[in-house]
Amino acid sequence: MGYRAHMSRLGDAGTAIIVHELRKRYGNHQAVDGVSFTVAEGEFFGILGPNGAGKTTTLEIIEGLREPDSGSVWLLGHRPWPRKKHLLRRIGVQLQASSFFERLTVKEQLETVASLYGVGRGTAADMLELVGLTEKADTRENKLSGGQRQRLSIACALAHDPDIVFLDEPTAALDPQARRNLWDVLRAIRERGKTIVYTTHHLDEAEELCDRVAIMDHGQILAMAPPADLVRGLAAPTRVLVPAGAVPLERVRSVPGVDEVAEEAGTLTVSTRTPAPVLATLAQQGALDGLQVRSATLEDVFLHLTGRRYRA
Ligand SMILES: Nc1ncnc2c1ncn2[C@@H]1O[C@H](COP(=O)(O)OP(=O)(O)OP(=O)(O)O)[C@@H](O)[C@H]1O
Repeated sequence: MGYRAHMSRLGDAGTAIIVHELRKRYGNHQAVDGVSFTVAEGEFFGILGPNGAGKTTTLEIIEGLREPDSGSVWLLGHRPWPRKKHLLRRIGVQLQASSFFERLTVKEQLETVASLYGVGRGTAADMLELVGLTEKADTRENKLSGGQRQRLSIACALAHDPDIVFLDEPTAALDPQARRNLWDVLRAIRERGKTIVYTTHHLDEAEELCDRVAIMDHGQILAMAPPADLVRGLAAPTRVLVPAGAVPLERVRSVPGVDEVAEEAGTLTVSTRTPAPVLATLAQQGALDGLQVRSATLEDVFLHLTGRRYRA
């Protein structure tokens, strides 16, 4: 299908990326196997999946770093392969492994990247602020923590103020606190109206951040929608947890709509698709102390789609 046909099907401008039937094989391994999606301008789009799912290959083809075997990509209305200089100015790319200029401070790194794009120093300062590294401006890159280094590498991808930012596993290998700090940075970038396409193998994170996600496995997209829609579509039971002994097992079992009751490791877990009567019963029995309610997550969606547990 041509670009015009795609656009008329989408019926609107405001489309940042169109990917159609993308395929890429390495030897006899089909790394990307017929991937299609579109990303709207300003959207935060996540490509999720376990290691080896084909996320990086897909991203690199869109960025114009790799040639697909077949299929088409339009990036801001242009074909990214072969590489086009004018497109490079409009996209920011953070690769999985970042390399920096040796012995330069944070500020110097950023100003150097900015000057390569012919951008003034003001933008560099602005990006340092955006990623929360202003205080580290005069620190050498090799003295930064893992999380700070990731933020610097994101700032470098943003140094020329691109319209679309590609981030390949920006939170991999970060401890939970650094990961959460980075979420704020990603949200701030999004608030600037940038289109973000990012890959992750952390499903909880994607659920938190993305407008829409594509779940990939074995080179294919298994599902694509806003995270909440995917979870809702699963119609999985809600689990209500209370300390064991808070309420007699039989009393809970007799509540209408209860699928399963299990007692394990000091916790009573009630699975139900209609939590209201369960909660009412617990309230009547004065058993609400220590109550937890857990809904399905993207991990359950993955399990449902693939039949196997997701190991991040
Ligand atoms: N240059 C290459 N040559 C041969 N095989 C490759 C190459 N790059 C990737 N692969 C293989 O293709 C498959 C998809 O890799 P890809 O890096 O796209 O997946 P991914 O979902 O990004 O995984 P990860 O999170 O580990 O990066 C993997 O099995 C990988 O080993």
